[in-house]
Amino acid sequence: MAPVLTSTIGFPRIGPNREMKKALEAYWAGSSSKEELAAASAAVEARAWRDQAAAGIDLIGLDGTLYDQVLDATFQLGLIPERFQGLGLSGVDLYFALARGVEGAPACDMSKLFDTNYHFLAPELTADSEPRPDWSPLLDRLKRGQEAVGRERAVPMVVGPVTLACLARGDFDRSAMVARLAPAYAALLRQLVQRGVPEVQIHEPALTLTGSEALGVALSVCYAELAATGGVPINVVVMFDDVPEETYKWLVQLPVAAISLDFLGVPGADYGSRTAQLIAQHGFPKNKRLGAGVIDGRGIWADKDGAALRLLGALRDRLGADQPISVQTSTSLQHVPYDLTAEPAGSLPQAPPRPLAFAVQKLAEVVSAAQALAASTPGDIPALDLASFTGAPAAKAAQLDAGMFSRPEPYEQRRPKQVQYPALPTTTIGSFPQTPAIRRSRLAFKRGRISREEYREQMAAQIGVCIGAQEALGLDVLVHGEPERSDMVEYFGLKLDGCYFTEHGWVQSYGSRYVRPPVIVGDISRPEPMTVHEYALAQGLTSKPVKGMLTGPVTILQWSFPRRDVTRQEQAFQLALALRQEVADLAAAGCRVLQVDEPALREGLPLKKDRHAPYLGWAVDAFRLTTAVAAPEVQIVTHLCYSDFNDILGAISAMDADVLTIENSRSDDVMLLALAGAGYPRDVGPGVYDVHSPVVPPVEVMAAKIRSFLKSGLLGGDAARIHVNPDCGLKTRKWEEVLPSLRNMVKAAALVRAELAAGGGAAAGADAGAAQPAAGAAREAGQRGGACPCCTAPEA
Ligand SMILES: CN1c2c(nc(N)[nH]c2=O)NC[C@@H]1CNc1ccc(C(=O)N[C@@H](CCC(=O)N[C@@H](CCC(=O)N[C@@H](CCC(=O)O)C(=O)O)C(=O)O)C(=O)O)cc1
Ligand SMILES: N[C@@H](CCS)C(=O)O
Ligand SMILES: [Zn+2]
Repeated sequence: MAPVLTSTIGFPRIGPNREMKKALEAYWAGSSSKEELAAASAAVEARAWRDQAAAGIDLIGLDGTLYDQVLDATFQLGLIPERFQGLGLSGVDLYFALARGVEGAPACDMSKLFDTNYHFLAPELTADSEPRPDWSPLLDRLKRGQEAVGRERAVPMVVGPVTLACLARGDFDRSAMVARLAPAYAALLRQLVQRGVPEVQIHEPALTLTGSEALGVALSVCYAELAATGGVPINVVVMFDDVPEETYKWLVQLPVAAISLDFLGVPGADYGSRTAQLIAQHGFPKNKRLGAGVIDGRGIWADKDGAALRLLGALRDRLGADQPISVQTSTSLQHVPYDLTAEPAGSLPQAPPRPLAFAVQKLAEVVSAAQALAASTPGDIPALDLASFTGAPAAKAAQLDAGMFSRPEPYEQRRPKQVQYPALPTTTIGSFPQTPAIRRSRLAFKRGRISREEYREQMAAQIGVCIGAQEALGLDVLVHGEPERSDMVEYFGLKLDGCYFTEHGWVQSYGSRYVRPPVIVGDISRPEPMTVHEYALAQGLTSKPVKGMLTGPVTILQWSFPRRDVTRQEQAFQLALALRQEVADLAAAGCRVLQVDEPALREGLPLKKDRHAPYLGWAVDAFRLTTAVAAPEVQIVTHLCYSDFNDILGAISAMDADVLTIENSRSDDVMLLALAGAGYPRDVGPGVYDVHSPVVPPVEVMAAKIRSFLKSGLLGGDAARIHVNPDCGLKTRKWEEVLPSLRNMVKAAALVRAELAAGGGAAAGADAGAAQPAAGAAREAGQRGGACPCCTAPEA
C-alpha cells in the first residue's frame, strides 16, 4: 500500500493575533523600519509553518506574503507596469507602490480572487511583456522555511503561469502569454534544484474556469518545459471548484509528480463538486500523487461524521491501495480564521449543527483522516458512491408568492414620483472614516466600560459630525456614515438571529485589511429593526435626503460562513425576508432613498458558465424579495464594487434598482462603457475616484471623468440621472483625506454643471439647487453634532 501523506496548500498569513496588520501599518506610517517589517513577517511565517509541523503535516506549503500572493508572482517575474518605472523606487517600496499607489502612479487594479472575498492585485500585461525574473523573495522564504520545519517538509509555492495569464489585465493572447512566462518559471525550478526541496507547488486555480480547456495545449507545452528542468517534482494545485471535464483530461496527462484537486467546491452550492465524479469516470494516473482536498478549506464547519474519510475510502476503492495520495484541504486555509481556541470560553454557539474548525483545527482533521485511512483496510470505512458524490446539500423549495418579487410599478412610472435631483447629483456610498475614537468607543462598550446608552450617544455624535460635514461640503444626497458598523456584514450578522459571531475570527480581505465573517448557524430571522434608529437620527438633522443603508442578502451570505446543510439560495431568501422587514420599517420611518449594497453579487458567480443562470436567477430574486416591498415613491439604490461586472449586466438590470452606484475609477471607465453599450436604462453613479488610495483626486481629474460619463452615451447623457460619487465607502480613509477629496468632487460636479448650463445642455428637469425629498422630510438642521470636521481639527 502506498503511504498516505498529508499536505497543506496555504495557511492564514496574518498571524494568530493579526501581527501582520500591525507590522504593515506601522511601516506605512513610518513608525517602523524595513528591517522591523521583515522580521515581523518572518516571525509570522515561521509561526504558521511550525504550527503546521506540530500538527503533523508532512508537506508544508510555505505560504507567506507582505500583501498578496498574485502581486508576489507579478513582482518576482519583474512584470512592473511602466508607470512605476523611473520613480526611483525599489524593493518593498516598489512592491507597496504597486499595491497601494503613489502620487502619479495609481495602484494596480484590485479584484476578487475567483469567487472568494479575498482581493488580489491584477497583473497588467501586454503582448510584449517581457518577464525579468528575480525569485529572491521566494528563495529567502524557502531558506527560512527549511530552517523552521526541515528540508524534507518545506514546499515552496507560487501562483502559476496559466493563472497569472488568466488573472492579468490587458489585451493579449492568453496561450501566447503562458508560453512567454514559462521560461521565467523554469528559471525558478532550476534554482530550486540546488536547494533540495521535496516538491514545488504551482497554484493553478484558473484551471477551474470554463474556457480553461482552450488553454490545454499551452498548459501542456508549458509544464513540459518546466518538467524538463529536471529534479524538482511539481505539484499542480487546483482549488475553488472542480475542473471542466476536458481540462481534466489535459491536466492528468501533465508530466508532473502530483495534482491537487478540490473535492468540495463552494460551501452550500446546490451543484456541489464534480471532482469525485471525474475520478470515478476517468480514473487518475497511478504515477502521480493525488492531492485529495477533502477537508473544507474555506468553510468553518468541522468534518462531520467522518465524511472526509468516507470520500478517501471511496477514492482508494476506485484507484487502488497503491495509488499515492495526500490528504489536504480543498483550498488554501487563508480563507478561514487562524485558531478556534482563541475564542473566549463559553462564547461558541450553544447548539450549532456541528462543531466549528478554524485553520489549526483543520490541520488536525487532515492528519486524523490520513491516519484513519492508512490504518484501515477496505471494508472498514462505510461505503460512499464516488460516481454520484457532489457534497451538495438537499434543496428546499421556497414557498413564496411571485408578487413578492416585483415593485408595484415599473421604473418609468415610479421614477417621477421619487426624489428629483439637480444635474449630476452628488453623494457618497455610505461609510465615513472609522476613526480611532469610534473604534475606542466600541471597544469600551464591548469591555463594559461604557453602557449601551453611552455608546449609542457617542455614535449619534459621530452621525451628527457626518451630516454636518456633508452639509458643509454641499453634497446632495447624504448618508449617516455607518459609524456603528465595525463592518457592514458583521453588523447585520450581530443583529440577526441564526448568526454566530466570533471575537478573533479574522480573515484577510486585502493587504492589511481583515474581516470577521459571521457564521450562519441556523434559520435567519430579524428580532427587531436594525438600522431605523440611526437613519431617523441622521434624517432628523437635515432637510436633504438621507439614504437608508442596508447590506443585501447575497452579500451577507457571501461574506459570511454559510451553512453546508442548506442551499445558498435558501439562506439568501431567509436573509432577504429579514431585510424586507427592515426596508418596510425604514420606509415607514420616512426614508425615501434606500441603498441596498450588493458588492458581492458578482463574487458569488459560479466559476462555470453553465451554472451562471441558476445562480443569477436566485441572487437577483433575493435582491428583489428584499426591495420589492418598497412603495413606488421610495428610490432603491444599489451599489456594486471591486469585480468585473461585464458578464452580469443582464442580472444587474434585472435587479430593477432605481439607481446603480458602481466602482469604476480604477478600471478606466470599463464599467461605465459597458453599461452605456448595453443601453442600461436606470440612473447610474459611476465612481469618480478610488477610495483605496490616500491620494486626494484633483478637481480637474474628476471633472474630466464626469465629462467622459456625459459623452459615453450612458443614459443619453442625461445629467440628472448620472450621479457623482466615489467608487466605494470611505471607512478606510482619514478625515483629512476624505474632506478635500469630497470637496474636490463637489467642485468638479459644480464645474461641469456650470458648463452644461452655459452650453444650455443640462438635462431637462435639472435644477442647480439641492435635491428635495419627495415626501415631507424637511426637518430642522443641526439639532445635534453641529461640529463640522471641515472647520475643526480632523481626527488622525
Ligand atoms: C467592502 N468590503 C468588504 C468586504 N467584506 C466585508 N465583510 N466587509 C467589507 O466592507 N469585502 C470587500 C470589501 C473589502 N474591504 C474592506 C475594507 C476595509 C476593511 C477593514 O478596514 N477592516 C478592518 C477591521 C474593521 C473592524 O471590524 N474593526 C473593529 C475593531 C476591531 C479591533 O481591532 N479592535 C481592537 C481595538 C480597537 C482599536 O484599537 O482599533 C481590539 O479589539 O483589540 C471595530 O471597528 O470595532 C481592519 O482594520 O482590518 C476590510 C475590508
Ligand atoms: N455602504 C458600504 C458599501 C461598501 S461596499 C460602505 O460605504 O462602506
Ligand atoms: Zn463598495
